[in-house]
Amino acid sequence: MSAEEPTALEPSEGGSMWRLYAAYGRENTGSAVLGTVMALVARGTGLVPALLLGLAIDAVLLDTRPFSLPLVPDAWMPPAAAGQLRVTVAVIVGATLLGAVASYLGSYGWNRFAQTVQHDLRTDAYEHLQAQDRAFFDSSRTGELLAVLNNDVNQLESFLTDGVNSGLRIVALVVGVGLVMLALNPWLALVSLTAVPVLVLFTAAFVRNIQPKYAAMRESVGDLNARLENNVGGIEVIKTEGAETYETERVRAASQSYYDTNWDAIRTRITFFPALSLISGLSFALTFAVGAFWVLNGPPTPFSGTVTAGAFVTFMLYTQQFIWPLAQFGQIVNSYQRARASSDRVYAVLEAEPGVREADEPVALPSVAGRVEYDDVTFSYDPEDAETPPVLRGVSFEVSPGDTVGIVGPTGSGKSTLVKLLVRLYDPEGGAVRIDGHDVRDVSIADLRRAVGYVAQEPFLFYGTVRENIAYGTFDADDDAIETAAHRAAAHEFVENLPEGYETMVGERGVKLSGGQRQRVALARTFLKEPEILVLDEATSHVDTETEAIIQRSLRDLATDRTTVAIAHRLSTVKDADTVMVLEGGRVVEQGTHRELLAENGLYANLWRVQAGDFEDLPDSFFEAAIARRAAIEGGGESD
Ligand SMILES: Nc1ncnc2c1ncn2[C@@H]1O[C@H](COP(=O)(O)OP(=O)(O)OP(=O)(O)O)[C@@H](O)[C@H]1O
Repeated sequence: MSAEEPTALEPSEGGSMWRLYAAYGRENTGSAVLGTVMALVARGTGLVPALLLGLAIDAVLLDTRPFSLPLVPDAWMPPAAAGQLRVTVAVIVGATLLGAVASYLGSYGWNRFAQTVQHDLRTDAYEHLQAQDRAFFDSSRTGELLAVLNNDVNQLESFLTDGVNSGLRIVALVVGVGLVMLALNPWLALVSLTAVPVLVLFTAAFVRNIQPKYAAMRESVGDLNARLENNVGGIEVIKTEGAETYETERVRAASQSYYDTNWDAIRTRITFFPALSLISGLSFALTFAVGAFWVLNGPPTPFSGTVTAGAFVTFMLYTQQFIWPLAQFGQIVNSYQRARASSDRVYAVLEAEPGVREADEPVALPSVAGRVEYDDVTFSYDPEDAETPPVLRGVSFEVSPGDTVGIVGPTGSGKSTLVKLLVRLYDPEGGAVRIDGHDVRDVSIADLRRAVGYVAQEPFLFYGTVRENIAYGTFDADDDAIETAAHRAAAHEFVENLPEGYETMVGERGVKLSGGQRQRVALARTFLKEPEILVLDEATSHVDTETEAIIQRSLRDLATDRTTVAIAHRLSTVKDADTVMVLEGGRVVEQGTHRELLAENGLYANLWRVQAGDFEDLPDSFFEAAIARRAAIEGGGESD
């Protein structure tokens, strides 16, 4: 899919990020409150040492004012200097200890809150994603969906821990320091605080400047990842085509583009901190110059009042304390913007409505007789595309319980699509598919999927053992049942010969097994499930003739007394079916038993001749139709 094509995942700007946090953090509000209160306490205690130092300098060392502490009666204060110094040290140590505990509890509360939000949000988003229908996944990019569940959810978490938490600390610090300084000496406080608006304006300008650079960087890292992912996936083609140099060059180009955009952002970023140092240094120097002059000579014009040596030291320490946290402000704004964009993408997943949905009052089907009925079924993958004809058009047929129907037809005629409607991977646009007289859209989805065993054309195995893959869906099956199923799918012998037997890891997507072996493991899965209705989408397409014969025998056994819908390219596999349906261009063009269809001497009879290698007897019209069909399929147009 090209980057320009619309995807199923359109970011939704409808929901507020804060609502997301509130919804997923609801059960953990206690942690957030603990985090907030403790962060404030930690900052509050951080103000104490500088204040005490100033007091000790004035009251103990210089003896210019009485030793008294706010909220503590003066009568409790020791009269001698030594005692006063001991109190000073004790209060500083006490405040530092309290600050350490509060800081731990603050981080504990916020991290706990953020991790719970992350965990619940990811699980919930996954559940929503899983509930989407096939059409949603058809038009989504895998990397994009994974990025929502990983990066975007992480982004929302990191804004909570780093953004909100640091933001709170900064506000507490700046407000606390500002208030104490204003109380000590409003004029000198104004001198120190002039740095605040300068820092805020400077940071805002920095954020505005670096934003587009970060965006370019993210785009180039996305391109680089996509290239790497593609190349690792296509490594076999790269090697067999001898395209290593070509691919190395393409990776080099993508990496270079990442290098360039990253370097551009780095250049801006590394000027930020030295510039901040400069502003804070200037502010420090200004406060020092004004304060020192004031201590020595009294208030410089236009100021009034006194500044003691102790208050001066307190001021200098505070000025240093609040500049650096302000520097984090830029990161917080940045993290906020990223979290906002992430929340839009997470909302897109949470708000996506699947087209295939459970009925409001689903019909329970605890047991199924197995009558299958297609009634005038029409289906398009993209109903809005008026130019492409529907993939299925007015398809009607019935299968009695226990019967086998074979579906044959040229490639692209709609065979796989037809059976996918039975398990509701998609819903028809017109008409209905019924099981035992119930429209499948009215039946409980869980009951429907339990009743129908579906072996796909390209069976998918999960990363895990052979045993786990066979028992997938029948999770409570015991070892005997699993082995019996493997026997019936002609898989037991090869599984026994694997290094670890049933415990052998099959690799990602089952890559360590051959196509035929994968197919037999998937068949064993269906044998184990014992469904009432069996859907086989070319279940023997990957196996050799001998194995096919063995599987066919097993399938006949499985199909006995079970409604079976079997798609086959090799017509011999449906020769004994009760009915064979021939599809062409999404329509049923012939229908009957093998013998009847041969006698009819139409498309089926011709396909049969092809497979028998009997080309001489094929009429020219067959070749003309085949060529026209190929042209239509490859050109994406109508096939008849
Ligand atoms: N997910 C999809 N999105 C859009 N179009 C699709 C999708 N799957 C199949 N099609 C189109 O629908 C048509 C029928 O495909 P389908 O897989 O049902 O054919 P088939 O008869 O099973 O073919 P084959 O014998 O090659 O497996 C084809 O033109 C195909 O390109």
